[in-house]
Amino acid sequence: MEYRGKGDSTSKPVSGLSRGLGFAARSATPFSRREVVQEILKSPRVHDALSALAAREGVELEGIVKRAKAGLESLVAEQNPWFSRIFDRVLGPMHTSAFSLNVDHGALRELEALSENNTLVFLPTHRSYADPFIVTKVLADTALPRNYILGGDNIGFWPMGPIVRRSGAVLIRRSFGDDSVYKLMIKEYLAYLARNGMNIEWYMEGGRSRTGKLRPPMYGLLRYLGQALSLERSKSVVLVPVSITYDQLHEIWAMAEEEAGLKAKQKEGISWLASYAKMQRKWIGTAYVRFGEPLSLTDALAQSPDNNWKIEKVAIEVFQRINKVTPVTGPALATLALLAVRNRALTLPEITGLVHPLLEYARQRNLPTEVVDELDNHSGIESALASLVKANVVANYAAGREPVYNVRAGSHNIAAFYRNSAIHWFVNRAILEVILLQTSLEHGGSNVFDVGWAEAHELRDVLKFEFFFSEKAEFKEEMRAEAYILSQDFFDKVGDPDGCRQMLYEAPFLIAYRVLMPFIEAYSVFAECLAERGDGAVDDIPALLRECTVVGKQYVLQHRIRSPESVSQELFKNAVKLAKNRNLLDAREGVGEDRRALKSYLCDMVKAVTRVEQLDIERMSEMESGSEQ
Ligand SMILES: CCCCCCCCCCCCCCCC(=O)SCCNC(=O)CCNC(=O)[C@H](O)C(C)(C)COP(=O)(O)OP(=O)(O)OC[C@H]1O[C@@H](n2cnc3c(N)ncnc32)[C@H](O)[C@@H]1OP(=O)(O)O
Repeated sequence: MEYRGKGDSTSKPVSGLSRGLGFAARSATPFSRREVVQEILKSPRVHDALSALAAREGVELEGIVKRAKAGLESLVAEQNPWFSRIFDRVLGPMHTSAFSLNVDHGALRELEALSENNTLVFLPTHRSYADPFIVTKVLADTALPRNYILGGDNIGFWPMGPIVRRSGAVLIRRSFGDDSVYKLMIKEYLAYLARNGMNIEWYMEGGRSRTGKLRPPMYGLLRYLGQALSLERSKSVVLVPVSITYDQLHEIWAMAEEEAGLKAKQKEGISWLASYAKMQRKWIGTAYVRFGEPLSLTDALAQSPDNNWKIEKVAIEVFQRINKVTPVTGPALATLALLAVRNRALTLPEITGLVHPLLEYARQRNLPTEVVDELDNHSGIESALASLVKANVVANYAAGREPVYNVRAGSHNIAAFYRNSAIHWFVNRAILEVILLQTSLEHGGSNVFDVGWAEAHELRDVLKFEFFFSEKAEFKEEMRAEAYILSQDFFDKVGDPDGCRQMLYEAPFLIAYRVLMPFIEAYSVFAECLAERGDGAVDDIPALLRECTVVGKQYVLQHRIRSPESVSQELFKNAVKLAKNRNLLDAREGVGEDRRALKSYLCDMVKAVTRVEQLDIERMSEMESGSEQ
């Protein structure tokens, strides 16, 4: 599947001059940007909606129409063959030359067929500025038309803005609060694109992930598209989940510094672009592009149109489908092994000993492991490590008796980013280990099974803003399957605390502390800062987040928390979502008590996860001493 695409989007000839230069476009917008603006504004429906807005806001219709026109002019894109060519041939390579591509071509063939009778909306993961260029390059080698890509207007600077707006990029404000006129124009433009059968693309995470795993989705554009579909008849709209997983990324270093609060994000601009392009010249690995099972938005909404809850479910389903096709990569497994050992350096056989059981587990579960087959042997693991050493993520000390590897000081967040691309595959297993050990210790032989389920659901509920869990009934089935993988005799042994411990002791690997600890620790720092606010309202969320960062840094220095990657704005923000979901942010009687309860639950969870780690250390040292004798 490995190939280096040409990035050529030509197929249907356009003008003679363009043809002479080899220029063409497959889905050039039939009208200019100005004509599209006019067409939308002259629609009686839009006129009525704008009149209603003018009446509601008590202002002249003329002023509202002006705002609508200005909004639309900033939004509407065209697919001019000349500019599309610059996008593909100049901007594209500036972003993508760092990667080889590994693409699921079978899925692309199916999408080509699907595109004939449906409008496709591509919803890729967002890890790099290269993402939209990679998707464009991949689609260019198919019969699929070029997408209209919705992106933040932070990339509207000269010359980027003028080029991308004429090659299909729809630049939107990052946030538009209660600007009803702008929202209406977004909906109408989406309706226009769907009506004309244009394929669309946007990045639901609303920005590049800073942790390497999926961010919670933003729902606005999906909601507006849903509303646009209810406005008129258009082709059926099908959502296409897209996973782009990188072996490694150059820009991760800057993101990690921003995330740890060490550096402000550099504003996108011409000098930023120059340095970014320079960095991207160096090849760094493969980008894997996978397509999840398409999902009909038209069908989903037909059952309950304009329903917020429905939109949320659809978005989460898209993310679950992305997770299902996201491959396990070499760097993900290597960092999963190295981050487990509190910065102790490991020999190659030790790393192999940690990676192989994970590979075996992944194969047992039929996970997408096709890109890590080379890790079956020492040399494959060695080359995965070598690429991490080259990128300064891992240190290799080779002057002693045998080479040893550890995560470089200061590179934990980077290593965690790569580990997190595959972490979702191990979350249920991690929950099983923690709950099994905890309930067997705390509840002896009695009722371990029922208590265990309840505890597993509780932990799932705490982590639901980090991971996209299946619905409760399905989650239970998944946990059952995990239990059988842990031990064929699970349900015979689970009633007996010794049996529970024995199952864990004899498992090929334990993973809970490698997967869950950063999240539980970050949430416990947050819960502590929240609890200190007693019964009062939390009005200043940014101040709370800053406090979490500084307290977290102190705890890392004191080794009171073990994972430096726990000090993450992204994780603290998800903890805010949890607190909001549990009504812990507003002032009310008893809220202080509830906040303290969350803090105490998370402290207990840190201890429970640590117990799994201790058990793992114990059994590994026994195995080592056994093999030495
Ligand atoms: C330097 C350059 C290099 C790279 C050069 C590349 C150039 C090559 C191509 C260019 C393109 C690139 C693309 C890059 C990738 C990005 O740029 S990513 C950043 C931009 N993309 C996005 O933000 C997309 C996702 N964002 C959204 O969907 C956001 O919701 C919006 C539409 C931006 C609005 O955000 P907001 O103003 O914060 O509002 P929000 O709270 O989300 O609420 C909006 C609506 O959603 C509803 N909503 C909120 N929560 C929910 C919920 N749970 N359930 C249902 N509805 C909900 C709200 O009720 C509200 O509805 P209304 O009340 O308006 O009816």
